[in-house]
Parts: sequence; C-alpha cells; structure tokens
Amino acid sequence: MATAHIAAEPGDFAPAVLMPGDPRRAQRIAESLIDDARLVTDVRGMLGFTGTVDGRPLSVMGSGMGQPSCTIYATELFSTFGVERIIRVGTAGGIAPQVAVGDVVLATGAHTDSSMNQARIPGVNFSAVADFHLARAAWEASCSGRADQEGAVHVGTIISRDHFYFTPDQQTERLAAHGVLAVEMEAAALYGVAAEFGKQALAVLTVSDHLLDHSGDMSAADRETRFAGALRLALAAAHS
Ligand SMILES: O=P(O)(O)O[C@H]1O[C@H](CO)[C@@H](O)[C@H]1O
Ligand SMILES: O=c1cc[nH]c(=O)[nH]1
Repeated sequence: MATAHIAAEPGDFAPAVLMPGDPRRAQRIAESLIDDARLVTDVRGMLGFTGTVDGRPLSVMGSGMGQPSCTIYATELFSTFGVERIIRVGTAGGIAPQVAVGDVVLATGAHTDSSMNQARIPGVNFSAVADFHLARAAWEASCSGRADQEGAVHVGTIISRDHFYFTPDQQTERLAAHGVLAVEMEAAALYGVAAEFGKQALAVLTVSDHLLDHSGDMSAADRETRFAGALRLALAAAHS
C-alpha cells in the first residue's frame, strides 16, 4: 500500500535502508553498490531503490534536507514498508578541531536545536541516540579493510540543526568545547523516529567542510561523490 510520500508496496523495500539526504546520491549509491537495483519509488523526485549486495537485500533512498523531511520518510518506511534499520549516509560540517575534511563521523548521539523530539514526551529532553549494535558494527568495520584514501573515523556526538546558514554567536565554539564533532541536519530526528517505532538507526557522516576553517572545504561535486569510506561502514552496519 502506497503512503503519502512513497509509491511502493510492502516488500519493495529491504529491511535495511541506506539514506542520504540527496536523492541523486541515492541513485549513485544504488548504481555503484547494488547489483540489481530497481527503482521502487520516485514521488517528488525522492528516489528509492532496492536490490542486493553480495546476495543480501538492501535499499537506498533519499531523505531530503532537514528534520521534517527525514521524519516523513523514516516514519513511512518504518511504519508501512517493513524497514527495520536506517543508516543515514550524509555530509556534515566539522566542529571539533581533530575532525578534518574527508574524515568520517559515527554519530552515537545527536544534540539538536529542533523542537521535533521535544514534542515526543512532554517535559522530557529526549536523548537522540544511535543504535549501539549498528554503531559497533560500523566501528568494527572501520578497524579492518580500510582503503588508503579513507579518512580518519571519529565516534561521538554531533548536532542536528535546523538552520544551515544561521549560527548563533559562539555556538560552534561552545559545541566544540563540549566535544561535539560535527553538524548536520537530520540525525536527531531520525533517531527519534527509530525510538518511536522500536527500530534501529545510525548516521555515518562524511565531513565536507569545517566550520572553524573553511580553507579545505569540499566542492559541491565532491559532496556528492566523496563518500566511499562512509559507505563501506554504513554497509557493514546495514548487513550486521
Ligand atoms: O549530505 P546530506 O545527507 O544532505 O546532509 C547534509 O547536507 C545538507 C545541507 O547541505 C543537509 O541535509 C545536511 O544534513
Ligand atoms: O548541515 C551541514 C552539512 C554539511 N556541512 C555543514 O556545514 N552543515
């Protein structure tokens, strides 16, 4: 049965879904990684594909940018299409000084300035955390079979913000002082939806730029293509 935003049938999606923000990245991942990828939905251009990798089912689908968009797709995938785990494969801006452009961040927890998780349990500051099993699988994959061009892998907290361009004065510095590794725009909401449905989620992020030093930022083209290291870890988590 199709949902409001996904024109597919139950069974069209694999239990594990890789989820980039960009639907074109979803298509690129499907073409490069999935043997027999077939398009299963394209409502609003939000492409979703399903096939197999090494004989195991896998889907990949875009989330769009921001927590409301990601929440819509994650909710429909978990509630209607039998999806058990979503691994976000996104880009992020570095915040911590030890995080460099090209590195990968495994986001075990996501602070946020969004109100979306606040509404979940009135009076409670919801803790948006990744699934431990998925995070451990990705980390273990990072310790073996690493290609030369893959950047360092960092594990810890990130912030999922609503604004891309507006940053309150001194916020980046304060986040860095609290050990926050990077910024992106979806993980906290994804972790909230996974908790709501008793499912699993993880964000595996490629650092595309650094908020405190923009000299080495990736180009727009690189942001769409330089994610092989993150993809390897995300696939290990998806099939763990
Ligand atoms: O590269 P993606 O997955 O889209 O992720 C990051 O890039 C977008 C902003 O440019 C936001 O969606 C942010 O979370
Ligand atoms: O949300 C994001 C994603 C990548 N880079 C940033 O600076 N912010």
